[in-house]
Amino acid sequence: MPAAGAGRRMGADIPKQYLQIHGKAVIDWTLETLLSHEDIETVTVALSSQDEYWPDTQSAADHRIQTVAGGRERCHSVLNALEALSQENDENDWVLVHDAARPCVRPEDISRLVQQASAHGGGVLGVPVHDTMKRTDTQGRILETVERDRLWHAFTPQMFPLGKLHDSLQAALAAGIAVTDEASAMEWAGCQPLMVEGASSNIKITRPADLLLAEFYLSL
Ligand SMILES: Nc1ccn([C@@H]2O[C@H](COP(=O)(O)OP(=O)(O)OP(=O)(O)O)[C@@H](O)[C@H]2O)c(=O)n1
Ligand SMILES: C[C@](O)(CO)[C@H](O)COP(=O)(O)O
Repeated sequence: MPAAGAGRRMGADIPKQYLQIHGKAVIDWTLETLLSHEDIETVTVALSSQDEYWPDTQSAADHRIQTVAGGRERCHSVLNALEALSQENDENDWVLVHDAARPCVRPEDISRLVQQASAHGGGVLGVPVHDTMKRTDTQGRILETVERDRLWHAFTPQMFPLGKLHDSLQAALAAGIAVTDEASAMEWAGCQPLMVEGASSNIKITRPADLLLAEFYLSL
């Protein structure tokens, strides 16, 4: 679970994964959902070397959690976690990578991802695009309308065999590929992950307005 970000776009005094929602840190909401899922045994959390908040979380005392050092970008944090997992697990074991900043993920969507991705060699939770999509120039002037048929928002968890994901991510980064999610490394390696539709409420807390939305979703 990548949790080593600074949360710059949130503009808060602390990293967004430690902001409180209904009295509980974002990261604790996310970890509680993951660790209460029947298909998830342990979680490896990538933390910033400057992180001073983790020890005060509810999750820090959970023996099912190990922590590793995060990296410069999300992909480096994920690779560090995969390297730690590779020391203790079989390369054919399944791994799910999920953002600490996505606390609203639903257990039933994780179950659907596990069921469908395990039969397909890997998969990603997401939702189809429902709006007309535009690409603009740097001044915001519309250049084109992007064909939205079969266009998806990729979320997390993203689920792949541990060894294949580790090796593909390591090779993609070594080749200078811009890797913003695990599936893009697997695609670069020639795989065709499955998109698995989940709830649009599985938002990534990125900007202040997202926190209000997450508060609503987590009050349901
Ligand atoms: N070097 C990094 C950067 C991000 N993340 C994690 O990856 C997830 C998604 O990244 P993002 O939403 O971009 O988080 P931040 O990088 O913190 O946000 P910003 O870009 O606004 O600083 C978050 O859980 C974040 O903590 C990470 O583990 N290591
Ligand atoms: C991995 C991800 O959550 C997929 O939507 C997203 O790319 C991570 O956010 P970032 O801002 O790209 O780090």
